[in-house]
Amino acid sequence: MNSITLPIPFWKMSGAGNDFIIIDHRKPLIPQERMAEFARLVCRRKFSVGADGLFLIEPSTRADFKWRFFNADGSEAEMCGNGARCVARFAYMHGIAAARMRFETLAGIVEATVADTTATIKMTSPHSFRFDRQIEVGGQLFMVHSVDTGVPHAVIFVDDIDEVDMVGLGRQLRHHPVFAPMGTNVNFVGRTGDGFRIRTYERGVEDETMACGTGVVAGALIAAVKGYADSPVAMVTSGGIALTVQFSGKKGTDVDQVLLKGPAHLIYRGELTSESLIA
Ligand SMILES: N[C@H](CCC[C@H](N)C(=O)O)C(=O)O
Repeated sequence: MNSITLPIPFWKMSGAGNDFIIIDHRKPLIPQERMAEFARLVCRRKFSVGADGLFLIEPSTRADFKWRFFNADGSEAEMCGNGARCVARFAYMHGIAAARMRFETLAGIVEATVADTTATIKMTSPHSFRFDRQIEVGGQLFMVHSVDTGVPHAVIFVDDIDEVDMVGLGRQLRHHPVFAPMGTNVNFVGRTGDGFRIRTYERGVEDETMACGTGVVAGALIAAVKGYADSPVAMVTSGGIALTVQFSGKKGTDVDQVLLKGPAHLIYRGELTSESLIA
């Protein structure tokens, strides 16, 4: 099989605790047919760098650049809200794009604005809203809403978010036949005195992550349609960091200009070696 050119410089970044490996791949280093395997190997915690996902930054004829995004399990996904903020700051700091930029994803063109260690993302248009589907898992009935905010999301409002069995319920809902064949990310949203908390079981990480940007957008838009919130909506994620969603247009499913704002932190720079890939 074609070889991988090593060592490979990378940045390790964190968007509210959702962490990523980002590589400037404008000169090809990893053969296309080995990208998924490469992503799975470098995203392993303890055995390699460890991350929720991998971004490869590539040239684009339609925007400032294009990304290839892989979840930790090697599955390629269309969009990632926290990753978009990290990639935007990476591109800006590498001189690949100006502070205001446009980049190509499998979900469409995403616009971003970087400001120091934060970034604001203009999300792709949300679609496929579904409301009030009663789904039984684990002997419990849940009222499930869903929307695609670049990737598919289920949203469930709960009374006590700390009581949710994230792995047990999250896994069953993520694989539920209702969401076949692509599956879904699963978000539990709790309403607190002064706002919202959200916990996400992420497709492709197959676990709860510290934050999920597209999940926060899903939770905020559905809360608005249900009349629980107005723009701007702040949601505190599992890692304790709040992400903010702004949207314009009539309250409801035909919003436009959906903006996600939050941190994009550079944790460290490194070099991937052959030992990063030892299976
Ligand atoms: N794991 C998700 C993609 C990343 C979503 C999340 N990390 C975000 O910040 O939006 C999926 O395969 O649907």
